Amino acid sequence: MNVYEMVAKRGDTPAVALGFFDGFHIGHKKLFEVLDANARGRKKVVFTFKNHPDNLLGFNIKYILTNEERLEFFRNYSIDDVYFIEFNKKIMQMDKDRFIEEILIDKLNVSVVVVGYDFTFGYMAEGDSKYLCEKLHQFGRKCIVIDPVMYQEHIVSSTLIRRLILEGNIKLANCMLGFNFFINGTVKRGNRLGKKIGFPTINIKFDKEKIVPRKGVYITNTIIDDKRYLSITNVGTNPTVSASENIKIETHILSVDKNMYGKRVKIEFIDFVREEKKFSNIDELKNQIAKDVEYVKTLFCKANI
Ligand SMILES: Cc1cc2nc3c(=O)[nH]c(=O)nc-3n(C[C@H](O)[C@H](O)[C@H](O)COP(=O)(O)O)c2cc1C
Ligand SMILES: Nc1ncnc2c1ncn2[C@@H]1O[C@H](COP(=O)(O)OP(=O)(O)OP(=O)(O)O)[C@@H](O)[C@H]1O
Repeated sequence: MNVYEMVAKRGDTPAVALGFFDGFHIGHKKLFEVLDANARGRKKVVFTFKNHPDNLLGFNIKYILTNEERLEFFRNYSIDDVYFIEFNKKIMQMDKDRFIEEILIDKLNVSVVVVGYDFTFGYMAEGDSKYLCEKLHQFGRKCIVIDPVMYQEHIVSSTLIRRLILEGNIKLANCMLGFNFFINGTVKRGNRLGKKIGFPTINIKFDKEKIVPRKGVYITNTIIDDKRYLSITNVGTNPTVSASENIKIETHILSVDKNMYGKRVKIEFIDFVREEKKFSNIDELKNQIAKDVEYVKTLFCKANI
């Protein structure tokens, strides 16, 4: 897969998907299946941005997927080329017709464009999917709009999934993602208190752009060296033992205790167990963690019957 940071004139007539695609949720997957079905031997191309447009407007959105992870999803869907463009003031002010004529027609020379029902583009988001298709048809190009993909009564969207993750509603977020929400990172050194109280943890150094679930304890899978382990993860500030406001992610892997410093890990979040609490002493914390571990083991066994 080629990744371009600028758009140059193409010599072919590709099939193009438009959107940001944070999370690569079940709505996005549907769109990529339609792109695949309509490419008919043409190159499959994504036009997207490196940074979320809302962040240029000062929103500070944290991402479900880092840029590398988003690109990996495109790669897995056998996309040939990605235009990974920086969303800046110049792009923001581009008029909707200029986007169609200069980018889609003159440069990309699209044969077919696939977008979702709520796609907007151009200065002040003045263009929508209906307008895009009308214009593309005038140029003799195909344009396909995907109907909203739902999960139960909800229209699936990146915004909704981010909200669910921030609320700790991981189960519902995962249903909409179609995979377990994960955080990748490297194992860094903690204070080693975990080992002393009988529950050693790996401390995860993660990308600051990544969205972090609500503070609390979660059932997780930990993937290290291509092996998957059942684990339990605390997201929070460890108020019982620390006064720092920094959010940490710490994972106790059930039945494994070996040195993992420096290793790459993937923590997949499965379900919320309880809120993080400030205990009056370390013994109380230790007793609660023991209960948490028992709870996770029981749940896991039930799910496997
Ligand atoms: C399953 C689990 C639950 C935890 N729950 C809490 C909690 O409710 N409150 C808290 O202050 N710390 C909690 N912690 C964090 C512990 O304080 C932390 O793991 C311990 O201090 C060891 O940290 P260290 O690895 O940096 O030494 C939890 C840790 C785990 C693994
Ligand atoms: N549930 C859905 N069903 C069909 N198409 C969708 C759905 N969600 C997004 N799309 C389409 O996928 C493309 C990428 O959309 P985008 O990155 O804006 O995702 P989003 O989930 O709509 O995000 P946001 O919550 O920020 O609006 C767009 O063309 C959009 O219309």
